[in-house]
Amino acid sequence: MFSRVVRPTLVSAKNFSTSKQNNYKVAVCGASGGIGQPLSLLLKINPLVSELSLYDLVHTPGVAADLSHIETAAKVKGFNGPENLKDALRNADVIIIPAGVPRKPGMTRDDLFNTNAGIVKALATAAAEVAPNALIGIITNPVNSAVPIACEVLRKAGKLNPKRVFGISTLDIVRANTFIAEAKGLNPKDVNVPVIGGHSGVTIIPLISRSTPSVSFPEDQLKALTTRIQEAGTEVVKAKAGAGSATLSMAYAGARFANSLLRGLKGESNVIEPAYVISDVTEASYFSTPLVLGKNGIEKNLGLGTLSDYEKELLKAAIPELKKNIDAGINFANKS
Ligand SMILES: NC(=O)C1=CN([C@@H]2O[C@H](COP(=O)(O)OP(=O)(O)OC[C@H]3O[C@@H](n4cnc5c(N)ncnc54)[C@H](O)[C@@H]3O)[C@@H](O)[C@H]2O)C=CC1
Ligand SMILES: O=C([O-])CC(=O)C(=O)O
Repeated sequence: MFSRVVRPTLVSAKNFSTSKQNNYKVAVCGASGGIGQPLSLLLKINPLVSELSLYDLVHTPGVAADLSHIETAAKVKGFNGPENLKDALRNADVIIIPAGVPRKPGMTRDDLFNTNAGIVKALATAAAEVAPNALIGIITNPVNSAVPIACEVLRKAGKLNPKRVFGISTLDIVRANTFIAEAKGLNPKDVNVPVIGGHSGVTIIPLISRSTPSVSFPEDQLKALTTRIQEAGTEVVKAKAGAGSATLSMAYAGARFANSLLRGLKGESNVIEPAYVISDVTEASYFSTPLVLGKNGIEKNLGLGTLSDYEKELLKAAIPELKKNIDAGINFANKS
């Protein structure tokens, strides 16, 4: 169900680079960071990108100069510092935001709120002014609160289009596909596991009952796999031992999601990706479910679908935590 166009693009970037469809401006905010740099590399070799605008507080001239030597059509420009933010975002078709601090061992994603909430607010404020029609994909944690912050900022500016703002939860799907494939001895490229809910701990709800190909596990293994998918970010934080959180796998996931947004913009049919968006599917006002992406962002929310009894329990546990995270984001945006 979920397309993996990024990987074939990687191996044949040069051949694709003269495609007529190289006509989208993509901006990356936080482009010099652990995620930002490899994500910008993957976007530079995406044939749908004609202009790559790299924004950060530091180092963008160097990152842009480096990437600009790659033999693909996308023109790369670096924008350093808040005084250049609006120029970076102006008329962007897609804005991807991996700006902000990552976790260290012992921290939760919510512990990042105090630092990252203000960063997301500033970026959304600029986007509202100079790129009101952009599709915005937010990577910054805590995603569960960061997306409501961005949406409230846009709403207050009169620029909110709920079909155009996304929390990028793709890494949860990428991990679920990988872990289920490992457990069953399958090639990960053939496995698709929907993951719904939010992007932290119990709010991450893998729908292993809806995996394609269909798989089944004894109860203890199903629970262990579910917990591993929910805690996979922490697995990386621990392994990096103070040097940050997932960057390379997130860059892959962010590039996959951005590619899906661009394919939707281009008018490709049947582009489906889950993402964390304004939603009326559950009691939580933001929720990730599979979405059909198109020229205007979300064409259709495919909803929850059928859940197993175990997945219904996971959903029940997720909702109160999600609501708390969403309220924190909305309150921050409205009081500051
Ligand atoms: N959604 C997801 O699945 C995932 C989310 N993340 C989150 O992504 C964020 C970034 O992680 P890393 O790249 O590892 O961190 P990093 O520290 O390596 O890079 C962050 C970059 O953001 C820049 N930055 C800080 N304030 C900024 C501002 N006001 N405007 C523009 N840029 C600014 C920094 O200069 C730095 O270059 C973190 O919040 C992390 O928790 C990480 C992995 C997965
Ligand atoms: O765990 C973290 O802090 C980073 C993240 O969101 C992930 O890897 O899923």
